[in-house]
Amino acid sequence: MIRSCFQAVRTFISHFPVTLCPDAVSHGALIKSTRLQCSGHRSARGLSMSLWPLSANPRDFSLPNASWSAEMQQVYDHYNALCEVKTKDSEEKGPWYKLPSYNRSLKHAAGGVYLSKIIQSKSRLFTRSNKEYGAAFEYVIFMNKQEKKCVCAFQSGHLLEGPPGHVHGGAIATMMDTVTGTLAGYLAGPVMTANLNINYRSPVPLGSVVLLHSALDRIEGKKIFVNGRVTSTDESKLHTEATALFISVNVGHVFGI
Ligand SMILES: CCCCCCCC/C=C\CCCCCCCC(=O)SCCNC(=O)CCNC(=O)[C@H](O)C(C)(C)COP(=O)(O)OP(=O)(O)OC[C@H]1O[C@@H](n2cnc3c(N)ncnc32)[C@H](O)[C@@H]1OP(=O)(O)O
Repeated sequence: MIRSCFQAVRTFISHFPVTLCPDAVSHGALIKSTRLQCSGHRSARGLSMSLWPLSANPRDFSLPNASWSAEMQQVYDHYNALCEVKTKDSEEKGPWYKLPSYNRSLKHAAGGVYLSKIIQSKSRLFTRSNKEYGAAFEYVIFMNKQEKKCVCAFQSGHLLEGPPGHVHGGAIATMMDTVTGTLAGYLAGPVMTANLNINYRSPVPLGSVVLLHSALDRIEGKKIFVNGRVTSTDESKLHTEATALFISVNVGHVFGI
């Protein structure tokens, strides 16, 4: 046990900077698991759930579950159909990748599943800290690397209420930070939010499904400028607009050392 922990730490330290650079992420573990999910969510769910929690494969929180409304499932199916497909003889690269989503961002790094049991083992990613399906943040992010943009389908749960019957502005900000930050991290490696500027245009009904769209504006050295929007799933209604600045950081900064 102790030996395997040390091995995990060694693997992690030797891989972390590499796995968090976008190309390594997109061509490494991230895509490996994305291929699994894009090949059909029903079988992927069966596979990941049957092995979890004993396997090194962490639970992917962005796979469909019983709490998802028909609308949420419809959006998932739409983008999932546009994801890369692995055929018998070749790989057809679609423009979209479904990102897996774990309850600790550490788990995206090689060896991170083991390390997460050692380092602050009770810590959880804020948006994935509630285990009850559908109670809080249900979401899935699809990344389009070619166009440097992503789309997130978000279904708000009853624990996210702000004004009666509507989603709390802080919960919307959390999702905006998550989606814009995931895009920035995917394109530029480890980042932290320096600035997040939000305009709330119309309230989001609690329990509804909305889309969060995010796109890269520009990269200037360490600075990654990203924009974001929340709309209805048919994009006819604008709920929220945002701009965000992320700064590339080294791994030590992420861990506070
Ligand atoms: C990785 C790939 C993954 C892909 C797969 C997906 C995995 C997804 C997994 C899970 C998803 C989760 C996603 C969640 C995302 C959430 C992220 C957060 O919430 S982070 C927590 C909140 N943020 C903080 O706590 C930061 C606190 N602030 C700091 O640590 C520093 O201030 C920092 C890092 C932001 C900047 O510090 P410095 O020392 O590195 O940089 P300096 O030298 O100060 O600034 C660099 C440049 O940036 C400008 N700058 C800095 N802060 C600015 C600001 N607030 N506004 C405007 N400009 C600013 C400066 O003026 C400077 O510009 P000039 O180079 O001179 O042109």
